[in-house]
Amino acid sequence: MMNEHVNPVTLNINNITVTYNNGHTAIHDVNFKLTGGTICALVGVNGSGKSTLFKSIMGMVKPNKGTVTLNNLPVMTALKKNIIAYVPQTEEVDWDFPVLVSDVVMMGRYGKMSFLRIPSKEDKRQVDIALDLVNMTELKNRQIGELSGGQKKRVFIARALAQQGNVLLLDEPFTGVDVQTENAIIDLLKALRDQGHLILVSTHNLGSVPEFCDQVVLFNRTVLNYGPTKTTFTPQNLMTTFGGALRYLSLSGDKLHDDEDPRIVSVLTDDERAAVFYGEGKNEAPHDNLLIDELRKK
Ligand SMILES: Nc1ncnc2c1ncn2[C@@H]1O[C@H](COP(=O)(O)OP(=O)(O)OP(=O)(O)O)[C@@H](O)[C@H]1O
Repeated sequence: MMNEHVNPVTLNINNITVTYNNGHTAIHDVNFKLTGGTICALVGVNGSGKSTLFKSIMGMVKPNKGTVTLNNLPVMTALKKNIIAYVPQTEEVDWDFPVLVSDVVMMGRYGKMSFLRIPSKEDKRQVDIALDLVNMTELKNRQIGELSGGQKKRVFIARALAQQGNVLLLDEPFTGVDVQTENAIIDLLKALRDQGHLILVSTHNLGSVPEFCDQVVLFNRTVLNYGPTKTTFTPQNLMTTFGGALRYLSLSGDKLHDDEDPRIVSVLTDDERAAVFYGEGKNEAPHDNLLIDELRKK
């Protein structure tokens, strides 16, 4: 699974607007385009419509306006061709459903089976590989409802890997996952990116974005900014994206800086006061609000 190159696919989100039945417009006029061989972060506050965007890419929510295409094909055609895999937020799954871990991962193979859904040797092999990649082999015969949040997440990532789609959508894949597993998943995503896969991932863990995402979409019901991480994932753009929301962000990595400055830039915002500060360590408490003052002057 991990050695095969895939044909890069172009995902084109063309001016989509989604209004739910209760009249709430969750996202509007969303435009961006990505081509395989990239990891793109989808970053925005809670309720900014990230899940709605994923669901509209998956055809689970129908846009009132605009189109989603993959290689110029309507998304429904692309879905039938099994080229998009989706890892939903954990809350969206009914965990009381009695099903084994290995059965959940096998669901990723359904698109490749005949309607009788009898798994072939290859299907079983791919399920084993996927379980191994997320380090869940030992728990393959457990009921899914008996797993921890992070373990459930890994099972759904395995299901997406087993599907072998060219496009991988991950909605908060790191929630409840320990640091070691998060790093293992990031390594996996990088390997898939290098094979030509297109990966769109929403995450609250902004600290890791510069470390593994090539591009970023900053989102609040519509696209605020998008482009290469280096030029888009800047403190100033993040202030626009998160300003006013209760939020603690810690950004690390030299890509945030144009110069050799190795210091971590951290951003703390809350309803009363927003502060951006420099720190030497990732978990350091705020001690300086120089940068925010600079930003405010602009
Ligand atoms: N089925 C629905 N019907 C009506 N409104 C909805 C529905 N699903 C979501 N919404 C609303 O649309 C907005 C966007 O929700 P969405 O779940 O897409 O945001 P999100 O960015 O994924 O949030 P979070 O990070 O908290 O998961 C929210 O205000 C939410 O209450």
